[in-house]
Amino acid sequence: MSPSSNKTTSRFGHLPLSTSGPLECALKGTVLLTHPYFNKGSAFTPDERRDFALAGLLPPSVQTLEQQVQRAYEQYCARPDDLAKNTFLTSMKEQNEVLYFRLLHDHLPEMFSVVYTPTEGDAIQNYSRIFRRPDGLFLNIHDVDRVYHDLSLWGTADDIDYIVVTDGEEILGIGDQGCGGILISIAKLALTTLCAGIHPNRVLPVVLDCGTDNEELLNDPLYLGLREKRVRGEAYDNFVDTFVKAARKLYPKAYIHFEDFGLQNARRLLNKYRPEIPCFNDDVQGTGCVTLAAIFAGLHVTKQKVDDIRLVIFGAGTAGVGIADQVRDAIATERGISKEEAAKQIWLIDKPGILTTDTEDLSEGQKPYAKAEDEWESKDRNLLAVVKQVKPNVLIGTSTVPRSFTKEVVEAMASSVERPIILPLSNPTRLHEAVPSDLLEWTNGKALVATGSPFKPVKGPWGESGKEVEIEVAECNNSVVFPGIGLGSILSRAKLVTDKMLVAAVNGVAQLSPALKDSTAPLLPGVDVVRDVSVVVARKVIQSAVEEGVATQEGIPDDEAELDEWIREQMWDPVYRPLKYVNKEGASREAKGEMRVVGSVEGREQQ
Ligand SMILES: NC(=O)c1ccc[n+]([C@@H]2O[C@H](COP(=O)([O-])OP(=O)(O)OC[C@H]3O[C@@H](n4cnc5c(N)ncnc54)[C@H](O)[C@@H]3O)[C@@H](O)[C@H]2O)c1
Ligand SMILES: O=C(O)C[C@H](O)C(=O)O
Ligand SMILES: [Mg+2]
Repeated sequence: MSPSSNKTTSRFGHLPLSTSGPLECALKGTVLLTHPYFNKGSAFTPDERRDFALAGLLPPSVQTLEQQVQRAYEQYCARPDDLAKNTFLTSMKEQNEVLYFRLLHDHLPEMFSVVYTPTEGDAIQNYSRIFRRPDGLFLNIHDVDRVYHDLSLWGTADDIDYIVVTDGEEILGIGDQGCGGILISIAKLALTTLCAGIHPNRVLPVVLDCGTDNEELLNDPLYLGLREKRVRGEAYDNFVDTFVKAARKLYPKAYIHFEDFGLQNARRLLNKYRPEIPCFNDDVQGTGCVTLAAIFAGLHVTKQKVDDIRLVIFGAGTAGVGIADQVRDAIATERGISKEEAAKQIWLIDKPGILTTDTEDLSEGQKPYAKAEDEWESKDRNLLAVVKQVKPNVLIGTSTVPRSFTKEVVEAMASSVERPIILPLSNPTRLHEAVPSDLLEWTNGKALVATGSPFKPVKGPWGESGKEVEIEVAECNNSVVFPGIGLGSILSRAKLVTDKMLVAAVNGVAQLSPALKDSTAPLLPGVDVVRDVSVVVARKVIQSAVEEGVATQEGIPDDEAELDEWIREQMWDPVYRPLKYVNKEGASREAKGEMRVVGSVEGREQQ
């Protein structure tokens, strides 16, 4: 099935991912009203009310989507805090998906932090307490034999484009959240729809429950996941592999996005599957791409080149090393030097301090950056000592250590570079290595700042004039880039996600940086233009996939403007489509409402 309920071929001569026009539906009455994909609530038209046995089930006034958004927004505002707003939105998603996405679409800058980081982190921590209805696919390590079957309930070979999977071990910056991790898979997918128009009925959120090492959860009588320590080693690898193989077999077109896996597994799994399937690790690659785009924008403002990069990364875990790799590869390509040579421009710090060849237990990912022990002058190995010796022009935090970019550290950095680029990226907000107001104050407004979570603009009497100015701080979050990379990969039906496709994505974001035109503007484009950013990123990714010979989709337009149109045409929009009743016999799975909500619809009688 798939977007098949109306097979309108596009003018490009293919079946687009998202279609417009009437939507076939075999559900009626209360079953229809409780189905989030088809439900329109008070917006069902008089004809639909008649054809779908809804007349007595709705108050008589027929309303528009805009009126529904207005009501929903008022209800949203009445919720007392962000977590309550987040759970309100989750309920709305379970009731009426078009309204949910439209509400978010119309209020995106305001609601982004409520459906995503940082509030989603609170929702995940409280998963077993705020739980009302399940959403997503729960697989557990003791039922490996059931993985194929449980996955198969979500559709047939053509039905799924995008899978987000987590094992819940390293969620945002809040660590092991066990099966509550399902909410990060759901949130990342909501973003792919919102930011890149990926069809919400063609995605699959998954949690691989392997137990949890979070004592609080293990001792919580209401915890919903496997109540045991994490299973690791061969059994874990076998579980992940069973999932990946089953997903590939059942949904051969689907792109697999790995999210928030633990340090020991994220990179290892990526290295294992990348050469074989279209997959992506958001924390490694998404973070690397968006951060590199921010650095490029910063260098533009400081009028420096990649040769000038002297990058210190504080917190050399999944994200830190992912960023290092992305920056190193860009330096190597731009300068035409080896990766080893390029790595000399990057210094990593972790718990033991600066990483050197003598540091014990270096991970495989950290090794390329370890500096020769004799290069190190100071006895101190901490951040301050490193900043003093290295004189970096870029400082990045991915450590989860709040306030670790102290005044002393920042002043030391600012004493040797005119405009330090400082990116505290640890989420959620309370874990940021520094807050923008401090960074700007300590540098008299000179720091070029972008943060992992959103911050309000900062006002201060900076610059020559001493007049109060307002500085907008960019959010440097992988959400700027992963939706577009996913969109480009699935539209081109890329067999693999290559390095060049990622570099293309970085260039796509960097060229849209407001700082290119105005050196006081944010380093990265904001959420208000996120769909346009996704189109550009997707275009770059598709062009690169074609050049690399990994695109399998036929009929991709060569012309840039046509390609943009081809992309936009396939993006899903939150608008109601007229419903057309079809008899259940012979109806598609989509029309029968069997995708995504298999458990709750199957077996229920239509009215
Ligand atoms: N903004 C984004 O787009 C984005 C993307 C991914 C991750 N992150 C954030 O980055 C942070 C790290 O995520 P991760 O997945 O890499 O986690 P991780 O656990 O893999 O890495 C954290 C690293 O910091 C190190 N660290 C801890 N305490 C330290 C200290 N006192 N000094 C130096 N190093 C220390 C750890 O040893 C580890 O290597 C999280 O807060 C996460 O939310 C942000
Ligand atoms: O999810 C985010 O906000 C970014 C990133 O993927 C993270 O794990 O922190
Ligand atoms: Mg993440």
